[in-house]
Amino acid sequence: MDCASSPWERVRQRLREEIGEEKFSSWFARMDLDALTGEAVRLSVPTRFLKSWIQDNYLPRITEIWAEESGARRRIDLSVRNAFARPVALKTNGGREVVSERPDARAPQARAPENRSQDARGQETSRQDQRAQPPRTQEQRNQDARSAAESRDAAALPAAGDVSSGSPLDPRLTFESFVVGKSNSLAFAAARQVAETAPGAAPVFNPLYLHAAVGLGKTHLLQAVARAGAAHGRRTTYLTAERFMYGFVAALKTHSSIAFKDTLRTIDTLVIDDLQFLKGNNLQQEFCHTLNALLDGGRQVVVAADCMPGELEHLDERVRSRLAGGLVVELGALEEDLRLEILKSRYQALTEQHRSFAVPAPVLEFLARCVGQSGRDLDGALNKLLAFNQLTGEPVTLEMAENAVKDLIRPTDPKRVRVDDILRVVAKHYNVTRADLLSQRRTATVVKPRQIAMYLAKTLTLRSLPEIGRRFGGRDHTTVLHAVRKIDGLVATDRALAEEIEVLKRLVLEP
Ligand SMILES: Nc1ncnc2c1ncn2[C@@H]1O[C@H](COP(=O)(O)OP(=O)(O)OP(=O)(O)O)[C@@H](O)[C@H]1O
Repeated sequence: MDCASSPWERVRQRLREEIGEEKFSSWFARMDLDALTGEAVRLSVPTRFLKSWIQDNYLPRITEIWAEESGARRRIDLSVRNAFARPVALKTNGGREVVSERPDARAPQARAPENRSQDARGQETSRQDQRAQPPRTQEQRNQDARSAAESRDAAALPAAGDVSSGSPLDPRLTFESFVVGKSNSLAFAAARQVAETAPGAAPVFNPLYLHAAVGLGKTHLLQAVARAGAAHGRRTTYLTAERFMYGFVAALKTHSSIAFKDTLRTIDTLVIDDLQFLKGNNLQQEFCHTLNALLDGGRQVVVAADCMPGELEHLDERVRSRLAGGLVVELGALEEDLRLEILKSRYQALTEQHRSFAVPAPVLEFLARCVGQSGRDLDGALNKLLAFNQLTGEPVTLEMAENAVKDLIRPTDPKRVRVDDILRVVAKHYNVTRADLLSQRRTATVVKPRQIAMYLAKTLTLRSLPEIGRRFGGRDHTTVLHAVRKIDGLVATDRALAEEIEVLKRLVLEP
């Protein structure tokens, strides 16, 4: 297929023209088209911040432009690319393999059948092989952002009819591929028990609420619950909070909200991922009613979020207390043994596709010891070794690994970061005072360091947005979220800033 004339390419082109090159490259340069079905366009981005930002600000507009450019209205599904689901892409070019521009990009041969998604009832959606590349030409910079914003309101939301069939599942996220260790054994056991309870039997832990910092396996376990639950005959629906919201809004638009609610209430297990993204009063109320109806009707509810139920400050108190009333389990940081086992299982999966890829045991041990805390860091490290190995033909040795993954190495003795340390380091670096950072001053010399400090507080500590807001002079959590998203977007495009932030991180993390 000729990418230059594909609807996806034209959609990108129009977005670029409407919002300008700068914003386009902040928000959309790393957005990929993953699949196209009769009903949906599946797009992915590398981070949750990007996803949330695009979802909040651009999704209706993308839906609209897509309909205009392709002649068919489709639901836009936006997801965060999962490093596990996306092994490093090696594209064949005239018989030679070359690494793709982005380590998370996919090439056809990296997309074996197991990369296809399917929902809990076994419906399959083929992944489209085409992948659009951004045009290389210099684009006209300016745009009509205001008209884009206006037309967002008018844009259609996804059709409601298929929401109850759930968000797509990654077939690789199963109980079998989940590695169990001290930090996640309780969550694993509870999830498994929930999935294996016979349909009609009274739920044991209801709701089951899993929470953890990023990349520690929540989505993996939730998708495993959905898949195994369906295999045990339970009518199971897995929905991201966004999918729930869009489904409900679409149902309201088509006056089918009663049918939508009824459908949701007749299933055996409702699995909701990333609940922290549920927003909007009506939607919350709707979620609350659905939750109550399911729990009161003896149906199983499983929820994951990045914080405790009580910290979901944007949710109604009643919802929080119902969520807290079942079994609340935290998935802790992956301990070294567990990291090693995950690496081994990932390595084994990679060798099925790349038979010549050999990683000696001491290298895996080195990665387990030194690479960052999340499952995504481990995937990223192995993918880097693979890329280096395939590109240079250099065998994987300890020395090569140290070089290849140096940006993923964490300090040997990870210290617990305090917001105070961040304030001190950032204030010193930007030559402002701690009081400036906490003040209400809006001058540029203070605003940017303050936003960077908030970003560091979110990425280096386990504190919630409201907590960070309180530590920054009693600010609202939305201010913190704005700062975090802004810096996250800038880091993606501004290399100098990205490096500056790396330096600050190191200064904060220095023992
Ligand atoms: N115990 C584990 N066993 C196997 N893989 C794991 C485990 N924990 C995490 N992973 C892998 O790490 C990656 C990130 O995990 P996952 O997406 O489930 O994290 P998450 O907690 O949902 O993060 P986020 O809050 O960012 O959505 C995935 O590829 C997942 O398969």
